[in-house]
Amino acid sequence: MIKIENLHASVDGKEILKGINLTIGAGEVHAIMGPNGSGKSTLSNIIAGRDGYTVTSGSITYKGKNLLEMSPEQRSWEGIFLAFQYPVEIPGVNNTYLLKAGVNARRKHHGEQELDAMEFLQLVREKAKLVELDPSFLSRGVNEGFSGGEKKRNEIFQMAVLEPSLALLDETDSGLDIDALRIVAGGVNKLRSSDRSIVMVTHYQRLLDYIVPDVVHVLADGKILKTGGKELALELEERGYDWVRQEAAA
Ligand SMILES: Nc1ncnc2c1ncn2[C@@H]1O[C@H](COP(=O)(O)OP(=O)(O)OP(=O)(O)O)[C@@H](O)[C@H]1O
Repeated sequence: MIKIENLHASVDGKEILKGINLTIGAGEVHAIMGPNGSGKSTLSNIIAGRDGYTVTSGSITYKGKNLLEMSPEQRSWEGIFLAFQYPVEIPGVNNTYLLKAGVNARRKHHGEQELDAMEFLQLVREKAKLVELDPSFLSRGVNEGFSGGEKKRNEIFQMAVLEPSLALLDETDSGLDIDALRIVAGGVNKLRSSDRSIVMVTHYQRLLDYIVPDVVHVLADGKILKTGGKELALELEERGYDWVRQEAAA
C-alpha cells in the first residue's frame, strides 16, 4: 500500500524526521508509538499532504505512485484519510454536507456517478450506526461544539463514510471514555479489510487490546528505532522508551 524510504523532513528549518523507513502492506494494521515530540503527527501530516512541512529527501510511494507529487485533494481521492489528533471545528458547515462533497468529489475523480441526496443520506445513516453516532450529529456543524470524545467518534464516522484505502488515525483514543473507546475501536475493527491499511498513532497499549495491530513501531527522535509484534506495545508500557534508544544506539 505504502512504502516510505529514508524520509527526511523539517519544519521551519528544524529537522523533525531523520530517515524514516516504513512499508505497509494492504490489509495490515500498524501501530506507531513513541515519546512526545518524536515526529508521529509530522509523519501522518506529511502523508496526508498538510502544508508547512518540507520534505528534504527520501520518497513515499503509494499504490505504486509518487505520493509527494500529489496534491492533498488527489491523495484524498486516491484513498488517503487522516483522523486528526486535534479535529478542527468548521462552524456553519454541515457535517453531512462536508462528507457528501468529499464522497462525490472522489467519485467524480474516478469517473463514477455522484450519489444523490437520498442515496447519501441512507449511506451516512448506516455508517453512523457503526460507531453509534447519534443521528443528531449529522445535521450539526462539523465538530461545532462537539465534546473531545464526540469529535474523535466523528472522525471514525468520517472514515466509515469515506472508505479509505489508507487510514491514518492520530491518537484516536485520546479523550474517549471507556465505553466510547470500545465502541469506536469496534467500528474501526469492522472497517478492517484486505484492501485497507490502517496506521494508528497511540500512546497507550490499551487501544491495541481492542484493535490488535499486525506490527508495532517505535518512532523516537525522528526515526523508527524498533519494530515488532503486538507484544512490543506491552513491553513499552512496562519499560518506557529509554531501553529502545539505548538498544538502537548500541
Ligand atoms: N509548525 C511547527 N513549528 C515548529 N515546530 C513544530 C511544528 N510542527 C511540529 N513541530 C515540532 O516537531 C516535533 C514533532 O512534533 P509531532 O507533533 O510530530 O510529534 P508527536 O510525536 O506527534 O508528539 P505527541 O506524542 O506529543 O503528539 C515537535 O518538537 C514539535 O514541536
